[in-house]
Formats: sequence, structure tokens, C-alpha cells
Amino acid sequence: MKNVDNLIESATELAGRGLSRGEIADELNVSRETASWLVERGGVESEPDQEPRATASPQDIHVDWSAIGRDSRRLTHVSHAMADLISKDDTDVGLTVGIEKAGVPLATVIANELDTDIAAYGPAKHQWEEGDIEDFDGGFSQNFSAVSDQNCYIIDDIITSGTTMKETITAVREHGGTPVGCVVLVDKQGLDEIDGVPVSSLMNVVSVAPEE
Ligand SMILES: O=P(O)(O)OC[C@H]1O[C@H](OP(=O)(O)OP(=O)(O)O)[C@H](O)[C@@H]1O
Repeated sequence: MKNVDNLIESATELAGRGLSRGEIADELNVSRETASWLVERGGVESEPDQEPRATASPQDIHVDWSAIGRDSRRLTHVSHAMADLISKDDTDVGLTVGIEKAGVPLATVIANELDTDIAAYGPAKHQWEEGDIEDFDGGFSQNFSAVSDQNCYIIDDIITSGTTMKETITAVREHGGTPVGCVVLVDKQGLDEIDGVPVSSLMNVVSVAPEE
């Protein structure tokens, strides 16, 4: 089980390897604000030109679903529950797209359950090595189905900012597919839709902290 000390340690190590706060946020599945907080708690100085140090604990949470991810039977049960969220939809869906990495094993089970083909999308951040991440493109793996002319579900584990899901929706459309639903384990934004595509999640994270 990860606790905040583990997260601070991981964030400090990633910062030491030169990753930006945004990249650390992606790696640890937390918001950028939380990534900054974790790094600063680890004793690393703020990045130049960044907002002032966050002294209070931010309103983000880290979701550790490794108890599901490390056990194929649990993963299958949970994926069936995700499929159940969308299985009553009327739309004729022929393809389930998993977002690499964590979305793919979930999508594999969901595709089997819903009797669709399967595709795998690698987001741009996974191509990034150095320089501006905007200069990199994501892509669909050639080892799986093509998306053209298919109604598609898009599967991932977590929505944090929604950037990865939005990128995948755009990529599906650019490749001639039609995204008809996004399904995740946990939606930290509690979104109804992204770019006109309905979002379903097994769990939404809702902050009950009073506004500052
Ligand atoms: O909504 P966003 O702010 O875009 O963040 C959510 C994404 O971040 C994580 O991917 P990550 O690359 O960190 O991990 P993974 O490759 O293990 O799935 C997660 O699996 C989502 O794909």
C-alpha cells in the first residue's frame, strides 16, 4: 500500500532524474499541484518561474488500485463491472480502445465481455523523451485492430486532468472512428462528458473540503 511518504520518495526520485512537475504528475497519477507539493516535501527546490510553494496539503488523492491490477481474477471481475456500465447502451459498438498502459488489460477483458475488437492507443507522453511534449504524437499499435469506421469505447484506469482521454478521443476521430463512450475505474474530475463523449466511471472522487 502506498502512503504519502512513498509518494514523496517517488516524487523526489523522479525530480532527481530531471522530470518536470507535469511529468511527475503523470507518473504518479496525481495533479500537477500535488506533484509540486510532494517534490517540495521531499526537500527539492521549486522549479524556476513556478507558482509559490504550496504549504498546505493539496486537495488531490493518489489512487492505488494495485490490489486489483496484480491479480488477474480481480482485474477480470472489475473489468466486467466496467463493461456492465456500458453494456445496456443501444449503440452498435465494434471496438474497445485501451489506453496504454493501464487501460489495455482492462480493455482486453471488456472487449471480450462486449464481444468487440480491441485496439491499443499509446498517448503522446509515452513517446516523450526530451524537449517539448507538444512535439510528440501518440499512436495506435499495429498489433491490434484499426479504428476506422468503428464505433468505439475508450478505456483507461483513471482520469486525473482528462488530458489523456481527450487526446485519445481526438486520435480516434482523426483515424476515422467514432468514440461513443469513455469508461474508467476512477474519475477524479467527476466528468459527464469529454468533447461530447459521455464518461462513465465505477467511482468518482468528490472533494468535501470547504472552499478557501
Ligand atoms: O487525466 P490525465 O491527467 O491525463 O491522467 C490520467 C492518465 O495518467 C495515467 O497514465 P500514466 O501514463 O501515468 O500511467 P500508465 O501508463 O501506467 O497508465 C493514467 O493511466 C491515465 O492514462
